[in-house]
Amino acid sequence: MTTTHLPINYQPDYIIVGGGTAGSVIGARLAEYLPEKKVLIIEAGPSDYNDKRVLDLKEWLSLLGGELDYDYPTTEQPNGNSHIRHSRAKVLGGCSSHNTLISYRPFKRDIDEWVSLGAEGWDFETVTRCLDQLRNTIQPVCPKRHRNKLVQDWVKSASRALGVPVIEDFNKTLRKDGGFASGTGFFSVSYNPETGERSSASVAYLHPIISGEEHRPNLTILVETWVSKLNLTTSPSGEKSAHSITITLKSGETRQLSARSEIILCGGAIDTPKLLLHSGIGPKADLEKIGIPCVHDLPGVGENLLDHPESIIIWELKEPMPTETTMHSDAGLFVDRDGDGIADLMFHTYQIPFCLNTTRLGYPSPIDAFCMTPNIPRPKSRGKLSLLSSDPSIKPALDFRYFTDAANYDAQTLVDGFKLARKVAATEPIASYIKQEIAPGPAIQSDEELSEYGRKVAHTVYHPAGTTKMGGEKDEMAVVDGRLRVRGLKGVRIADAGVFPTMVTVNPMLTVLAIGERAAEMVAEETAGWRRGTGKVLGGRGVEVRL
Ligand SMILES: Cc1cc2nc3c(=O)[nH]c(=O)nc-3n(C[C@H](O)[C@H](O)[C@H](O)COP(=O)(O)OP(=O)(O)OC[C@H]3O[C@@H](n4cnc5c(N)ncnc54)[C@H](O)[C@@H]3O)c2cc1C
Repeated sequence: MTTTHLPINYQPDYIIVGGGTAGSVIGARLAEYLPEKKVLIIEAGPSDYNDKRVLDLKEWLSLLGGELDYDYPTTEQPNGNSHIRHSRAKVLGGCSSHNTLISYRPFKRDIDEWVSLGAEGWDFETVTRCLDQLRNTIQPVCPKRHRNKLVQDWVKSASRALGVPVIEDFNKTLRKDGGFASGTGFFSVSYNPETGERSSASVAYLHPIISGEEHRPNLTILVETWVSKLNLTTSPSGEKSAHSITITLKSGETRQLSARSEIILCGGAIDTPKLLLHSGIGPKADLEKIGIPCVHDLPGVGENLLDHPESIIIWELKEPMPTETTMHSDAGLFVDRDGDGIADLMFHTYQIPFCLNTTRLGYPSPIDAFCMTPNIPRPKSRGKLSLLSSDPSIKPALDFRYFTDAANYDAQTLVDGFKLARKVAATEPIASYIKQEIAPGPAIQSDEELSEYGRKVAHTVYHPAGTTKMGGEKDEMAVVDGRLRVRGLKGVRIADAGVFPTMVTVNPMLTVLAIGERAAEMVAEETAGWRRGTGKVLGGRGVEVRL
């Protein structure tokens, strides 16, 4: 079912550029919804089917920086850490094939904000329906197999120290209440608790097709093929459309391929704007500066670069960490500092010594360690992605402008986080496990010192988003409209993390999967004869449910 060859006269109805998190959903759903239409997914990386390196969730760290990673650097960050590398997966399933699969439904407030910014049609009810349709197996970390005693005790200490409730199933709470102010507990994770294998976008949506369990002869998955250009045509009346792309197959052969109906770009928040810019679609002045002729002036491409930065506090343990775990980051904590009813500070735990950035500054690396990571759920700083050259082999410049917001909100969030983390660590039962604080260390106490340390060792949790944002007609920086159509171009949509108008409060993967679900519906809705609710939708856990 996956292939590296394409018959010369093959013409699909729909081309999906990128078989990643959203792309896998869209490909599988379109093939299901429109059995008469030919659907083609083009993925730059290889298939993940039967690839144990990818499928074993616990091994995620070994994939970073390796052959399946685009591994993007960041530009100099005067207020932050210039050494951050942004992992982006080059494999079927995209980042859902090498991430940690922590799974949160977005908060209602996040989605309401999108609507208020012009994302028409993305009301919370619609997004909730799409989330309910997800086929991934999502559940809290398995109590029997993967919750260790130390992390269970940390949850108790976090709850006691900060007076926050223990939440058994974050997604149940989010489904019921649309958000929460504070809480701690084990994460929900998209995985198979029996085998520890991923329930990535490709596992949940494409593997049943690849294995033949689901019959979709109208879907072709072309792997190890790079899409280098989106080709525009202009009609005599001046209408621009994009129905063709330039591809390079695994064999090295380059050719043009056109879609009868449309092209859906799902390359992710870095590679989709990169492809647009190399195709001459983006801010005119920027493109001309590097010698790319601008064929469609779209000032928002690459702007509004968002992320969830976080920092780290590391303790040495008296004893080795117990071994039960899903992927070494099993639990978290949310705090509402300003008391407005919605969490504004988050922590992941790391059950391994995550010392990458602290050792660079001379801190020791303990063998037995536990970490908390103050994370900024709704950061205020905004960055920009741009090209450095017209040469496509040169990686784009990712300037996240970390910690540059005028009110110093982002840096202060880290400072507040360190203080709360120390409170948790001083509270039993976790206090008894701890030998000493390694980084920043007890000598670092003032807000200024904590801020300086926190920003220098800050890392990313790999959530870039927003670079082709969705918005209303009046927002000239919007790249797509509420139906995900690229502004001013016919025949092309974008559906990936790039369309986020603002960052969601939580880890974004479920929101990206929901975008995939909704995008497939939108495309099908515009096809004669298809109406939502008339067919069956394969719902959660592969069970057939009738809408
Ligand atoms: C290490 C890591 C850990 C993370 N942990 C979590 C987590 O625990 N929870 C969470 O919610 N989120 C997490 N995230 C973020 C989350 O995985 C991403 O936000 C999400 O998967 C992005 O999905 P996407 O569809 O936008 O892009 P991707 O999943 O990146 O898909 C893009 C696909 O397009 C392909 N592609 C790109 N350009 C081209 C081209 N020109 N031609 C052909 N193919 C192309 C790529 O190879 C890739 O497969 C993590 C991310 C990383 C990297």
